[in-house]
Amino acid sequence: MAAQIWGSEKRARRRREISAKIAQMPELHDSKPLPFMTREEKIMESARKLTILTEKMGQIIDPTDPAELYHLNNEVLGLEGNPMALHGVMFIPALSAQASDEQQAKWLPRALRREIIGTYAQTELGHGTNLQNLETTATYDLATQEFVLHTPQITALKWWPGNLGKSSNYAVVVAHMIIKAKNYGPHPFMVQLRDEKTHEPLPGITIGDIGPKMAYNIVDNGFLGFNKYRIPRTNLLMRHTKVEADGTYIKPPHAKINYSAMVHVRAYMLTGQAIMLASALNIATRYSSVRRQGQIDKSQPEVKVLEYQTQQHRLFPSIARAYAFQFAGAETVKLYEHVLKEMKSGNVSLMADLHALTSGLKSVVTYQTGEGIEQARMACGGHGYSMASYISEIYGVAIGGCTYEGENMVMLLQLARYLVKSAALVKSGQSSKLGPLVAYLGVKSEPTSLIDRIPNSGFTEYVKTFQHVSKRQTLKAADMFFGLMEKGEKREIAWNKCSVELNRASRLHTRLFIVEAFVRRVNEIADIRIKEALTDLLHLHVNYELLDIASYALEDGFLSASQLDYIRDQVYLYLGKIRPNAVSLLDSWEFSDIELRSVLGRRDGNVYENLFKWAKSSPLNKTDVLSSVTQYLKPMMEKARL
Ligand SMILES: CCCCCCCCCCCCCCCCCCCCCC(=O)SCCNC(=O)CCNC(=O)[C@H](O)C(C)(C)COP(=O)(O)OP(=O)(O)OC[C@H]1O[C@@H](n2cnc3c(N)ncnc32)[C@H](O)[C@@H]1OP(=O)(O)O
Ligand SMILES: Cc1cc2nc3c(=O)[nH]c(=O)nc-3n(C[C@H](O)[C@H](O)[C@H](O)COP(=O)(O)OP(=O)(O)OC[C@H]3O[C@@H](n4cnc5c(N)ncnc54)[C@H](O)[C@@H]3O)c2cc1C
Repeated sequence: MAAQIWGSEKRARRRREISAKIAQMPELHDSKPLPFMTREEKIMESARKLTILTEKMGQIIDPTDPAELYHLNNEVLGLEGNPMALHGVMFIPALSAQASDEQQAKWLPRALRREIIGTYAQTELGHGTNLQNLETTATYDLATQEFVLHTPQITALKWWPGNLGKSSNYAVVVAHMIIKAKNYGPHPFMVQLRDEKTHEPLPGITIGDIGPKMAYNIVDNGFLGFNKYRIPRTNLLMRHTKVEADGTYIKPPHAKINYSAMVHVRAYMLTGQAIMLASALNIATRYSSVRRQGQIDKSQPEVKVLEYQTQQHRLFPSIARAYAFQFAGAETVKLYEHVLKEMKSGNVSLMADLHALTSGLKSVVTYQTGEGIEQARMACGGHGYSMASYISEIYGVAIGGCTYEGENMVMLLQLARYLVKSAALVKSGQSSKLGPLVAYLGVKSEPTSLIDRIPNSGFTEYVKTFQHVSKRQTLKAADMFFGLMEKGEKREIAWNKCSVELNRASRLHTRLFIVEAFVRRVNEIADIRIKEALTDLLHLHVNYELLDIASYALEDGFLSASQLDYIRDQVYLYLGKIRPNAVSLLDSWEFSDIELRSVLGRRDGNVYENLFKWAKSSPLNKTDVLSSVTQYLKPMMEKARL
């Protein structure tokens, strides 16, 4: 199963080898539990481990393999971030995709050797979503052949970029490029922020940390202001766009090609989210098979809480989602790598498809991951609320994904643009022009679902039902939009009036893709036992998801009330079938105790001993009487007694 999850036998074996090596290297372990550390201590601890990793990485992993890097990162540095999180996730990808060969030769080796630390500085205090209205300017000075970066007002301060505040000395900065008073829109520039020797900010730069966040606090998300700060013309990233010395602008082959670093993270973050969901579920499911509370049969002893149907219903559909996201994420990364290769050689024809797909997936996956993690936390009762479970930290980090790389509603609306265009093709009889991801929009569906009538149809009838509801909602939302415009409404106003319905279409389309990715994977599996276990999970997935969106299929009678009962029964049937495999389905992800950082979810299952030991190690328990008591509470009580 681990081979299915991680992509191959080799990958699963490599993960085990890497975890085993790390287990033997105490210098790479947390020196004390992270929840007992202050933010400053955590940042120090992370930097300590990061520098050891830089020395020893080659002995542990193949540093050119992103999957091994990511695993090493999760084991040693953990999900709260590290001082170079953005360096690997956005700075290097931005340089790789957007810098010319000459620029790459100059900067990439230095970045890869970690001579310099970089980040991606785009979002501002006043604008994150609407990139067209960013306010930082890069004005070309023809006389000196330099760009002058400037922050005209407080809302133009860069705000949020990870590791910008304290760690990075370079950044890819996105600013509006102005040449001879003409604004060419946002473009990426390579900018040195701090002196390479002293790490002091360079003159003209105001920089710092934006303060503590809901989670992810090892990362120093930062602010940055420029006061007429000059950089050479050749610091504009020039793989696709160029500015000649005389100010001549050569436009890129696709208007949005500069957005590629964002698409990179959107594609890669899906499996990251799956890992966080599976981690939380691993903790909650292990704990639920240790925790005994109450009886189902009063004549029997107390049961493990995992025996309760409500507990299974709370956890198992999310287990199925974690697998589904992992499989859909793996497909998306493959597609991304393909499109990136094509893009580098000038073929931009697939960019729109990739953008639509990743926009929808990042939105649905992050939202459902958040839901699943929060349910996992509640499924642990009181102990889930303790940082000993570590689930609240996992939640805090994962839920950030709903906002970063494009706020979810906004990204769903990007996919909706693509769906509406596709609907227009269907309506004008040009269905043959539809791309493969939306080809189903042009296919006539049956009047009713056959879900309960063709028992051995595999998952075909389910896929058809998801296709039906997605198609119907897309065409309905598109009709609503076109109808408003026909009545004379301006395009943008009409769009806003339909946007809830449009986003519903985007969600349904994305959920269909996730189901299909799961089906594709299960169909490929040769090992009969693995196939059987995953088929059960897929049954749960399709039935649970369909029940969740059933109102769309009931509206037009595609599903009947009796079919709904059938689907519900299937959910209960598969909850029971999955129960014996539940812990193994999560243990198969092979997270080490070091990586999980959870006292509640350790492999040994000694929950109560571990919790008591953990509580005793709390800094508050170093003394029996705290100074807050001697200084304030004791005098108060004494005064009251007088
Ligand atoms: C040891 C190290 C380990 C290393 C390990 C290495 C392994 C790696 C492992 C990694 C694990 C992950 C861990 C996570 C950690 C995360 C950390 C946090 C990172 C967070 C970073 C950020 O948070 S960074 C900022 C992101 N900030 C946004 O995300 C802004 C959203 N905002 C927009 O993105 C635009 O604002 C928005 C809406 C598109 C409109 O853009 P706009 O206004 O220019 O365009 P319009 O809406 O007018 O659209 C006009 C037409 O352009 C089309 N189009 C638009 N974009 C397109 C595109 N990209 N491609 C093609 N086409 C595109 C569109 O589809 C329209 O097409 P049409 O006209 O045909 O319909
Ligand atoms: C943990 C974290 C890490 C980050 N790291 C980085 C980084 O490394 N580099 C970087 O540059 N940035 C980073 N960001 C910033 C992030 O990319 C932005 O916060 C994000 O793109 C959302 O933009 P915003 O904050 O402007 O939200 P807003 O756009 O202000 O969103 C507020 C509300 O308005 C709604 N809204 C906005 N526009 C529309 C619209 N057109 N239609 C409908 N609704 C709309 C949204 O849906 C949302 O409900 C990070 C953010 C976080 C939380």
